Amino acid sequence: MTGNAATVSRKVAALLLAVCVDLSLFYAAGLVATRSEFGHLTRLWAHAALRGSALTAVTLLILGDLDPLLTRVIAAHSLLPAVFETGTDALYHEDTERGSSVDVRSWLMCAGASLAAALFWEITVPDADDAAAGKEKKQKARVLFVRVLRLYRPEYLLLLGGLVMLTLAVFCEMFIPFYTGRVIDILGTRYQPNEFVSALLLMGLYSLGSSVSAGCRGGILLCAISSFTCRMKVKLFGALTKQEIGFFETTKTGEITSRLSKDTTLMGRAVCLNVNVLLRTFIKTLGMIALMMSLSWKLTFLMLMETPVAGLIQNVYDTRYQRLSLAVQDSTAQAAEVVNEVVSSIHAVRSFNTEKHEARRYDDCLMDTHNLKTQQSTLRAVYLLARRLTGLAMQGIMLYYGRLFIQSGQMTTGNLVSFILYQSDLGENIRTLTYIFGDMLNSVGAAAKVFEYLDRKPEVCMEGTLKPDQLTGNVLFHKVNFAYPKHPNKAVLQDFSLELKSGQMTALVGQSGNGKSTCVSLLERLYEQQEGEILLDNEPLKSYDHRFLHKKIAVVSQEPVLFSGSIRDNIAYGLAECSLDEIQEAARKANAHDFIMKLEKGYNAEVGEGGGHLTKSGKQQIALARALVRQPQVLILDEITSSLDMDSEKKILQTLARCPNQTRLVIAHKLENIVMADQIVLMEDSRVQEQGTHQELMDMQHESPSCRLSVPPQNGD
Ligand SMILES: Nc1ncnc2c1ncn2[C@@H]1O[C@H](COP(=O)(O)OP(=O)(O)OP(=O)(O)O)[C@@H](O)[C@H]1O
Repeated sequence: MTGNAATVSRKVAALLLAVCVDLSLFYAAGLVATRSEFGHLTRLWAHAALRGSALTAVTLLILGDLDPLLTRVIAAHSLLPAVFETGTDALYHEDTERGSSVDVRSWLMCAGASLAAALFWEITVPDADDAAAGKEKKQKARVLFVRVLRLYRPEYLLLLGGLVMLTLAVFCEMFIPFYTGRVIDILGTRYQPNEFVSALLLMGLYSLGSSVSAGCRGGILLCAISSFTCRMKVKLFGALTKQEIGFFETTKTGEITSRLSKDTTLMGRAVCLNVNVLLRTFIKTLGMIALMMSLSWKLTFLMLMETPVAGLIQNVYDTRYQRLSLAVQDSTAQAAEVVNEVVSSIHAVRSFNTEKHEARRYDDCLMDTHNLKTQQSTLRAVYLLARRLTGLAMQGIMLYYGRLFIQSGQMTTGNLVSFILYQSDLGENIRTLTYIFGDMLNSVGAAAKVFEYLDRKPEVCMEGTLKPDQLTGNVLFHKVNFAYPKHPNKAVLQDFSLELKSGQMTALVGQSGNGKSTCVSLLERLYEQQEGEILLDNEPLKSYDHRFLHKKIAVVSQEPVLFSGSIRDNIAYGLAECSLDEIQEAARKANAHDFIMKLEKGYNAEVGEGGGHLTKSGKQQIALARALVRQPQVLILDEITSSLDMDSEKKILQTLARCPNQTRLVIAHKLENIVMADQIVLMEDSRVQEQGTHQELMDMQHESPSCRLSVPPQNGD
């Protein structure tokens, strides 16, 4: 016998033995009941304990262990009669004697109910291996949910108003079916005009109250959501702008904008609206159950038996439908990808004559989507059918018992009508509750994404506080190692050491890609070096106040960025107080004043988007003026002279030469521009290869012809 077959036969044997033992105990209990001295409930609970122990013993004996599903079935099956009897006794002081009737139908009913309950639990609540992961996920979702609610604090007053309106609306809604039933009763029995009019009036009042409060509730909540979303967007935007440059290089722009626009909205809407729907449905469900109980508790219990079945159907449907929806999304994206690919490589498609092949590929993708959508529609049809059938079956059962209760005088026709009206609403409410709870946990996913950015600590910290009154401007790179976040394994600077002295001009030269601009980026603190230190006046750069540092270190880059606005705005960019005189002074130094004055509006002339109205040289001069107006202690020019005309270039270099107290770093390709530098630094293979004055390097070249720097001879050399 194979292992599988042995397991199956052991399970069948355990089942048969358990059924026999349980049925024997069930009939024995009936026998004891007639002769027992004990109270009805005591006997029932003792019997439940005995059945539970016997079934557990049988299962353990034959199967060796008890899995959670079996434990739940045994517990539900043994305890059901005792719980039912105790409940009805406590609530209604009635003894149904259901638990003691020795009828195999009672036994079958209990067994069926406990099996259905255990199955419902099994499908809706994850168990075994999934339990830990599922539990953790739910726990996380709960924490996020509470955090979103806390963030709603400034809107609490609005939310409170919404809650009051919601309760009012639900309260009014609940009484409408009740008064509908009353009107029918009044019409059906002896007609009393006063009672009829007052019932009608109350029904109208409740309907009006429900509509007005529902409208107010919607308006107030939308207002709260809009204010919350706006606040979140500003908060998230603030957090984003503080992130280091590496973050923007490694994160897709689409992802950032999607979080800013979509996820913040989803987070506000989903949580607030879901809570609204959840509360409304929950309060309504409880209220309706209470009203239905008052109409007929027996019919209510009967109707509630549909709940696990409806919940089960809904849960199975939601899980499968979501899975199919994801598959449809993927397959649609694949089809779009094919189109993208073909359109962007249409030349290749045409020259290889693969139009038909590509059309077939597209057709295949569309067919996949079509098949998935058909599955989705079939699932929906089956779900609707199952839902209608259970609803119809339940209505049939209720009408049957309702008729019996009316005949026996336990309820009136109006009560039955009210009951049926409640029942159809209740089914919908229970489905909403099952759906909304899952959806609420899912929607918190959007909040998780927003919080991920909100909580992200920038890798380049901006919390330095140092703002000395005097800054000399000595810069020291000490054994710096650096790789860009995008390529963490590719070292751009290795063991890089360099000193930039105050009052001196240093020229950084080397082949393209050797890391010259990277040094500038590190000085600007756009990135953080992985190892080593960068000191400014013997203090690490990161200890300086962010604002202070960027006023004291100014950079003019190869491709300067200008913002739409006037020339004046662009020069004074980021400075709260900056007079026109200061601006003009800086523009003169940058050799920009003359060309600005020739413009029709002078300093108020618009530069256009990205400085589009200016020439490349003009843009560069404005950018230089913007750097100079800050009176920086460290001035960095990253290959700016390449786009300047000869005249400007000469004048700017003369200006630079007249800054005896500033630290100047020039990255240049035109060699005549570096001859005047106090020190020339050659970078190669991510480190400093040679350095010295022009003369020293020339001497070195004479002594050792392998010297890599081809320093141009000075005039007359
Ligand atoms: N943001 C970035 N992310 C990843 N790699 C980068 C980044 N910027 C530059 N690099 C790489 O780092 C290396 C050094 O670049 P860097 O711009 O510092 O060199 P450079 O000497 O200034 O060259 P150039 O004279 O062409 O500007 C190059 O290989 C470059 O491809």
